[in-house]
Amino acid sequence: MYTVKEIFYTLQGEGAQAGRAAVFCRFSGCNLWNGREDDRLISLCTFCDTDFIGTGQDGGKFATAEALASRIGSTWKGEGGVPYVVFTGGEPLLQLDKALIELMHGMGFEVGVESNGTIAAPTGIDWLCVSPKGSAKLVQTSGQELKLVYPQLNAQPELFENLDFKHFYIQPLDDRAGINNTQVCIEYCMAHPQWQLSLQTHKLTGIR
Ligand SMILES: C[S@@+](CC[C@H](N)C(=O)[O-])C[C@H]1O[C@@H](n2cnc3c(N)ncnc32)[C@H](O)[C@@H]1O
Ligand SMILES: Nc1nc2[nH]cc(C(=O)O)c2c(=O)[nH]1
Ligand code: SF4
Ligand SMILES: [Mg+2]
Repeated sequence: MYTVKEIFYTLQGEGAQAGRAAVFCRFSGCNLWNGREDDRLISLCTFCDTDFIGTGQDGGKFATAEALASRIGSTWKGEGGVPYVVFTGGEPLLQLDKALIELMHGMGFEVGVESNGTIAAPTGIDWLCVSPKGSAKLVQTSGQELKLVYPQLNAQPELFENLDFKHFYIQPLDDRAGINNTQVCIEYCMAHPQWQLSLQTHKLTGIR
């Protein structure tokens, strides 16, 4: 049984795949925050910008990998190109398994994942983005991109710069001081060119 908050067709907004059409499958639930505002500040992750509680209008419970894969397939609206699904959440690695990945591959999809890195990833993911959270132990130390929300207490970029990733991104923390955070990130990337700036372009463009 998979519990899914929402499934929707959009453009990937962040990281190296920004601008690419994708079906987003947002799983419900996270291991670093229960999603309730009252508990945010006592959680391992305190700055989440996402509602991942329960099942939304475009989500639901899926009894089998086949049923979920089929819904993802029918949500893809592109012609030509390579179909792309991004599994996110919440924390997708609480639910994503090899069976679902293999079904998506069988349907011709490339599989992307957005994870907090606290759970080892199954094999077969085509594009794994790990986004470490300061107070949580990092378990998954390899992948295609490491995307660090910055600035973040207990998660200085230097802690991650030698890990096994192809791309290293700094993404401005979206909070009340959002504009200043962007400037701080720009300055960090200019001083440390191993890191590139990732903007949340879906927020800038007003898409989902
Ligand atoms: C909502 S999370 C879901 C996936 C996974 N739980 C994780 O944290 O990577 C998706 C992406 O949004 C980033 N993110 C969450 N809240 C943010 C915020 N307030 N500002 C900037 N990025 C944020 C996360 O770091 C992650 O890269
Ligand atoms: N367009 C768009 N791009 C995204 N990249 C990562 C997202 C996420 O919430 O995981 C996200 C999202 O929610 N929307
Ligand atoms: S780990 Fe990801 S989904 Fe969980 S609370 Fe943090 S940003 Fe949100
Ligand atoms: Mg998001």
